[in-house]
Amino acid sequence: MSETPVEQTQQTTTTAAPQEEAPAPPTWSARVDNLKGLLKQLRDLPYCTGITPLDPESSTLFFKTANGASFIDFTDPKDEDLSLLAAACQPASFGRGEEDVYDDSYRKAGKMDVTDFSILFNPWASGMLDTINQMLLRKRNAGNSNVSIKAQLYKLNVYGPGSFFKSHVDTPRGDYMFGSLVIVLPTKHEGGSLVFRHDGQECVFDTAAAASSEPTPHAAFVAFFSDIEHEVLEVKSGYRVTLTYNLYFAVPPKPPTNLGLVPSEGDPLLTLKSNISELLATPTFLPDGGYLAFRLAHKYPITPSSTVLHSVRKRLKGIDATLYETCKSLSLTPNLRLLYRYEKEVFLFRTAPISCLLDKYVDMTKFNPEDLEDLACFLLSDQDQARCRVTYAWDGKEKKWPEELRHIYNKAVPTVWIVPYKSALNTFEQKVETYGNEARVETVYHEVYLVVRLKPFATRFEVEGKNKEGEKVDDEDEKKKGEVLK
Ligand SMILES: O=C(O)CCC(=O)C(=O)O
Ligand SMILES: [Fe+2]
Repeated sequence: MSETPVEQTQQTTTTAAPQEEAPAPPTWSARVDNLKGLLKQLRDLPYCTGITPLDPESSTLFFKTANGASFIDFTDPKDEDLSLLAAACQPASFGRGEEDVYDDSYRKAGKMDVTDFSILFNPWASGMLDTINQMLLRKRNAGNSNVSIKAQLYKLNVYGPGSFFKSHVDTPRGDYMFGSLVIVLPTKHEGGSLVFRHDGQECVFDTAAAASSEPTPHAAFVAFFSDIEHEVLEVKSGYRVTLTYNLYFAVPPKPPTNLGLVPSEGDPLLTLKSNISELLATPTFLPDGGYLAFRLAHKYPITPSSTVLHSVRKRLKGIDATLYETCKSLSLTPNLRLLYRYEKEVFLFRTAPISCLLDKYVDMTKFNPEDLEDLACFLLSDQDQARCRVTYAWDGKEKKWPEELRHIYNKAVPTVWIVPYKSALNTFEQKVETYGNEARVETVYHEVYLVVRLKPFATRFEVEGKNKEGEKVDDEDEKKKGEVLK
């Protein structure tokens, strides 16, 4: 009864204008959809391009020939000199799995190793590396100036008429390599555009047009994340001469800081932080706690014998670095994980798929995936000092686990995938790209996942492991540490 007078008061005070009902707050699933859409909008182009003037002091290329040596001045290259350079090259190979192969249906081009040529032009003297650092790595993290990069000359390539290089990724040469840089020297040619494909998007960069866009001699450059699939289209006429460099984070890179994040007006980044915090503040969202999980937009080089997965946070690229920093700025603890997804034709797992997050590369060939008990032991134990967390996709509905698998599911962490796993693969090995620009070395690209552990809603915002009364609260993840299947 005590509520009646309040209602009456509200009615009397709103007689002047009819009271509009406050809109219901968005549901947790609407907020999740918003966040998914926002991350799509935030995807950056995976490359940056530009042109740079070529001055006469650095534009001469000296190269070995069958009979001695020759040179070309790229401020005024002559056709006969270019064909001499093409003839001095060897056919370019590429990596197919662990083998280096020549196959001119996949790659038709000439290559020259760094031991066989010399040119004074370099990307650091022209300030190009700073531009790449800014445009490719720090576009959204303007204040994060502590990343420095270096470039290492890799090859000279000549693409004559009819040359091309079909879709491939650039083989990672070590954990610190993040990109490739191609300098297209100013020669008259047609075709040879570079095409990028990433996350269902395709972009084309017309390198020939860029290299001839100014009346004075200019080289075109394109820098891109080397885990991105790319292709060189057929050269129709003339010679396309390139210098390729591998781009590395300078060692040791520092982890991203929260200093930056200076989005310009209209940048969807402005809403990323508030979207995440509103989602976490929704009481119906993972009310008993769980993981918020994102597949990172890029793949990262992992050397199974030595990569410390945690250290990959210092080498995050583009939107991945932004997401990591945004989580940190919300006082969340983002962790990087590899994912093992069980996909065998086992009836029960197909109806309720699970995946396992690992904080370290684990050789999956060690256990027998046909044997459920073996799998359960693997998934719920810590293997090779790696921490394994079994997860299932949470959708807000009460789950009834099949009796036979209850011992696994009861320990599984409910997880909301903002960016879901991409490939339905059940071994790490299959995630490796088949075609690279060099035979595969020990280091391979892996999908990496960013996960944030959320406490149950009632204690989600308590600071430093203390509850409202100042009592110490156990961290769920810590409690599970070392827990093995009995
Ligand atoms: O020449 C280009 O534009 C790209 C070449 C390339 O992808 C490579 O050498 O791996
Ligand atoms: Fe490439």
